[in-house]
Parts: sequence; structure tokens; C-alpha cells
Amino acid sequence: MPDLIEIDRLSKRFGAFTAVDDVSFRVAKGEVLGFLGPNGAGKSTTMKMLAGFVTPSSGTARICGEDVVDNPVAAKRHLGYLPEGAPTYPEMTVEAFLAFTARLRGYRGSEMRDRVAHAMGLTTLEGVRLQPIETLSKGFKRRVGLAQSLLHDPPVLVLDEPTDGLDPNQKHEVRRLIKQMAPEKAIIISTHLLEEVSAICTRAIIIARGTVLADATPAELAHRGPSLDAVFRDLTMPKEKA
Ligand SMILES: Nc1ncnc2c1ncn2[C@@H]1O[C@H](COP(=O)(O)OP(=O)(O)OP(=O)(O)O)[C@@H](O)[C@H]1O
Repeated sequence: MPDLIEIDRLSKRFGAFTAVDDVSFRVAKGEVLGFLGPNGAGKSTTMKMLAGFVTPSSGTARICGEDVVDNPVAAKRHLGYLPEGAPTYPEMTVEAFLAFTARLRGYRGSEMRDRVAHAMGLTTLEGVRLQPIETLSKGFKRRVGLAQSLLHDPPVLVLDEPTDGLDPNQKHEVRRLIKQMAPEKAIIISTHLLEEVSAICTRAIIIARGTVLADATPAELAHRGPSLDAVFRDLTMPKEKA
């Protein structure tokens, strides 16, 4: 399977602080990579660099072979990105926001309407399509963000905490959707939920203080200790000085 995401020696410094430190990995079509780490580990910053919202200090990131710094428009064409938090334009209705995003993606007329309807169907938003985004619950807002990332059916998805704020039923639905899309795409999800990794990820990267500490299948990671939870703690908790 081809590598649709290629990250080589990527770093990001904010002043004297290094948020992402020499990170390299690849994600092939068919893989769902879980990006795990404690708060402040550098997950969102890495995803923002992939999405072109933060410029790397050094290293490269390519999506479907397109460098995100040198060819940002081409790279973004292949990418669906769900940022952390709620979608912008809170006063827009769900449908108007998705139509606006679809127009930005270059769709017009019936194709635009079909794309919006399909994305709302995938994320079960039809019931709230005429509601302003600001009046929605956190879980619904998250799903509007997800719908926006799926509009152009991109081969690469970078989803920053896709199930954050969802109730257990909604979590189940979003995980089902990710699994269903997985064979045709390369997907990265960041999460704090270790059960999510076992449920949908084919591979997991554990990152802390900007550095990759492990890159393996969930089963391989779980075998390194009594549980995935214990392995995560052992890798990411700062060690006591002797
Ligand atoms: N624009 C910025 N300026 C300065 N520091 C930043 C900036 N963006 C992020 N950081 C810092 O970089 C580090 C990594 O942040 P990042 O948001 O990537 O972590 P994360 O792993 O996504 O954390 P969380 O799980 O809490 O979302 C943090 O210490 C954060 O405060």
C-alpha cells in the first residue's frame, strides 16, 4: 500500500520551547494511526503542521506526495482536517456552513448540494441542518467539523480528537464511520482514550514532550506491560530521579 502521509524529521519550536522534536513516520492507505500522548505532548501541533496551519521549524511533511509547505494547495486538496474545538462561523446554520465550505472546495450547483447532503448523512446531521451551529451541543458541533472534513472525500484524514465531547452512542457511530472509511484512506486520529486505540486503530504512536516514544500495533504495545494503560503511563510519566 502506498504511503499517503510522509513525515520526515519534523520539528516545531516556539521561541526557546520545542513542541515537536524530530518526528518521523509514514501512514499507508488502509491504516488508522492513533496519535496518543499526554496534554501538551505535541499532537495538535504535528497535525496543524500537516494541515498547513503551523509552519514547521525544520523537516518535511507530504500528503499524497505533495509537500505541505512547497505545494500547500495541492496538499490540502488531498486532505480532510478536523481541528480541535468547534467550527468557526457559529452563527451559520449547519447546512449553510457546509455549503460555504463546499464552495471553497470548488463545488457548485447540484454537485455542491449532493456533497453537503452526503456529508450530513455520514455524520447524521440531517435533523439539525437548519440550526445555527452556536445552538448545537458539543457533540453535534464536533460532527459538523467532521462533516466539513469529509465533503471532498479526501484520501487522507487528520482528525484531532474526533470523538471529544460525544456521548457513548455518538462515539460508537463516529468510530464505525472511521472504520468504514479506513480501507480507502490513510487516517490519523489523536485521542486521549486508550480504548479508542484498541477499537479502531491499526497502529499507534505514543508521543510525549514532542518526541515519539513508541510506534507499534495496539496489540504489540499492550504486550509490553499488563495493559495498554500501564504501558502508556510507563512511557509518558516523567521518571523520578534516583
Ligand atoms: N502557538 C504556540 N505558542 C507557544 N507554545 C505553543 C503554541 N502552540 C502550542 N504550544 C505549546 O506546545 C506544546 C504542545 O502543544 P500541543 O497542543 O501540540 O499538545 P497536544 O499533545 O495536542 O496536547 P492536548 O492533548 O492537551 O491537546 C504545549 O506545551 C503548548 O503549550
